[in-house]
This record gives sequence, structure tokens and C-alpha cells, in this order.
Amino acid sequence: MIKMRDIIREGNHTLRAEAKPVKFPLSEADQKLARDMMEYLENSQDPELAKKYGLRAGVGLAAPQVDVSEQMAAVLVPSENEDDEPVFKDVIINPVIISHSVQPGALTEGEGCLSVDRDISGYVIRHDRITLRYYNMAGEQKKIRLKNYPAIVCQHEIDHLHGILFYDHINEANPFAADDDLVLIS
Ligand SMILES: O=CN(O)CCNC(=O)c1cccc(Cl)c1Cl
Ligand code: NI
Repeated sequence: MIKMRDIIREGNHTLRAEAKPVKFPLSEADQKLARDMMEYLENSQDPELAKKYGLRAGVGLAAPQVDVSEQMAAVLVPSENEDDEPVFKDVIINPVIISHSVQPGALTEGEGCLSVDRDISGYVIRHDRITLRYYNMAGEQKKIRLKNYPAIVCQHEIDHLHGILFYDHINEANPFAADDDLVLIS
């Protein structure tokens, strides 16, 4: 299982590298990596398991964060009501944002990252809505439209595949600058 010690932190060059596209059919190693990353998210979202294994909670995890420079990320955005199905759950492989809203969006609470051991506050300005094309573990091509929280999470993960970290999108001069069409997502 993936633990915090497996997560690379700022300073490790893999975090700032352009990850390589994944080849299909997935190798055994890539299949195991995909399963392990999704398992990390599930474990980290279970308060008991998170405590037991000392895991920081996450709604996404990208392969470069475990020092594998490949275009693959697990995303698990739970629903408000824990009994319902997740808002979005999949392993996104070779993802491409093929269109997006002009309108920006940002989480009111800002963002955090397992690879960044410090709190950096401010609005992380992203697209409020995206159309995402990716391949799932079975090699099926998917094209989905996401908005608000799941759209923000997928952008955070896709950034990791291109060596971008969340604070790269925070306005240094005024971290909470917001033009009037910014959608603030709580
Ligand atoms: O790349 C993934 N991580 O670093 C896992 C930890 N961060 C989060 O789960 C997280 C927290 C807040 C906002 C966003 Cl958008 C995300 Cl993604
Ligand atoms: Ni991250």
C-alpha cells in the first residue's frame, strides 16, 4: 500500500517534470500503480485507516507524486452524503482538457497538496467547467464534462502531470484577488 513516505515532496525534480504518456495495454506495473493510487485515496478518506497509517486525506493522487513520471492520476471525489456514490471516481490516463469555460473557478478554502508540506493560502484560479478526454484502466476513451469541485480536482491532478503545483496559480501580489466572474466553490 502507498504510505506518506512514498510521496515525494517539493525539491524532488519529478514534481516539476513533464510526465510521459502511458502506453496501452497497461503493463502489470501500471495496473498495480493505478490500483494502489486509488486504494490510497480510499484509505485516506477513511478516518480510522487514515489515523492507523498516518495518511493525509486526498481526493486525487497523480503518479509523479509517487515518483513515477507517467500521465496517470486517481481521482476520488466523495459525495456530501457518505451513503451516496462518489461525485467522480476513476483513474484518468493521458488526460486532456479539450475545452473549458472562460469563467474561472476556485475553492473558497484554497487547495493543499501531499507533495507540499506547508499551508499556502489564496485562491487557486482554475477553469470552473472543463470537458475532459481521458482513457480509463480498460483503455476505453472517455469524454466527460465536469464543473465546480470535481473539475477543480481534475485540474489539480492534470497539473501534476505537467510539473505544475497549485500555488503556481495563486496571485502573488494579492492571493485573494477575485474578479467579479470568479466562481467561488465551497
Ligand atoms: O494531488 C493530489 N494531492 O496532492 C492530494 C492532496 N490534496 C487534495 O486532495 C486536494 C485538496 C484541496 C483541493 C484539491 Cl483540488 C485537492 Cl486535489
Ligand atoms: Ni497535489
